[in-house]
Amino acid sequence: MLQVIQTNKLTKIYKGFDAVKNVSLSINKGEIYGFIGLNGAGKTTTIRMLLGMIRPTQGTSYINGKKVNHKNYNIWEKVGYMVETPYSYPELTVEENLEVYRRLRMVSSPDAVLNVMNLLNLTQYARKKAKDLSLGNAQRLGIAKSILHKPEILILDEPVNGLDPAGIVEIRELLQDLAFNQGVTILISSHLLSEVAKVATKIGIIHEGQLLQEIESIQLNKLLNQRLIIDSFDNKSAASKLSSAGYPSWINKDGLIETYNKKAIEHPEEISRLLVYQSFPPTKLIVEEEDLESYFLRIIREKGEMLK
Ligand SMILES: Nc1ncnc2c1ncn2[C@@H]1O[C@H](COP(=O)(O)OP(=O)(O)OP(=O)(O)O)[C@@H](O)[C@H]1O
Repeated sequence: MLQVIQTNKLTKIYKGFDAVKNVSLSINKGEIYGFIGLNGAGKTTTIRMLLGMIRPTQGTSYINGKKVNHKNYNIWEKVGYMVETPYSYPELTVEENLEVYRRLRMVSSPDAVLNVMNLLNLTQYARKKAKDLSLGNAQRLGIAKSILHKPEILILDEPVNGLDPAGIVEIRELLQDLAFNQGVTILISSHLLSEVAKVATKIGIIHEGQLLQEIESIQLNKLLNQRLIIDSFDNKSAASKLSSAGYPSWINKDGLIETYNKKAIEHPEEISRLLVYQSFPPTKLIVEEEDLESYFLRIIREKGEMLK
């Protein structure tokens, strides 16, 4: 299969700090690759290196098999990208901004601007100055610019930042249409871990500059574990008591105690007894399948620890 985007051991070191370390990605034609990680994990730095915006300390990138360097500038004709908060001319309207971009990208059809505004639901804001747009609509304008010239490869750094839930669904559907119906290869990064899993065909988890795991999205459901969720009037102390008793536990994103310990899951009554004995009677005790967000956080916790 044709590898459209490839990075080979990309590394960026800032004054002795490894922002990105040996990241090797390979993305096939028509794939939507979700590059996920917490804030500061190294997503933007990797994407900037891939796009040739910053020089890697080590490693190389390839687009359509061609090395990313100043000589191969023509590789960018087929690439659309948006990195971090997109820049637009603040005093120009949405339409004027897109018109400037159409000319820069040498797109001959004047309809291209109207079409892309339509696609991104920007038509009603056509005459609004870029500086007056909401964050979500500024983001839409950034995405519109990235796809105006109908690229074969689309690289979007945090594209759903600032969008409301309905906007997130719209962008998800747009990306799926581009990939599945038009064969566009997409790399999309996000710190919204489970959101990206809904659109990606393959997921790469980055943490502290290192690629921890790559997963085919269709495999995801098989990887979800059972977990025991506990609530009490003092979860921090109760989790610490459970951990000392041999049931490694922590506080999850909802403020509840969470454990993946097999014995605890098979015998929640033991956990209940232990907590009552320790004067932290549980007010809630449920065994359930972990959700995607929790799965990604678990991988980051477990594999991240192993790398230290
Ligand atoms: N120019 C720079 N000089 C020094 N450190 C930097 C520089 N750029 C990024 N970093 C550091 O490198 C690490 C990775 O940053 P990066 O922006 O790539 O993360 P990210 O995954 O994109 O995060 P976010 O989701 O918050 O955008 C961070 O610790 C950041 O502070």
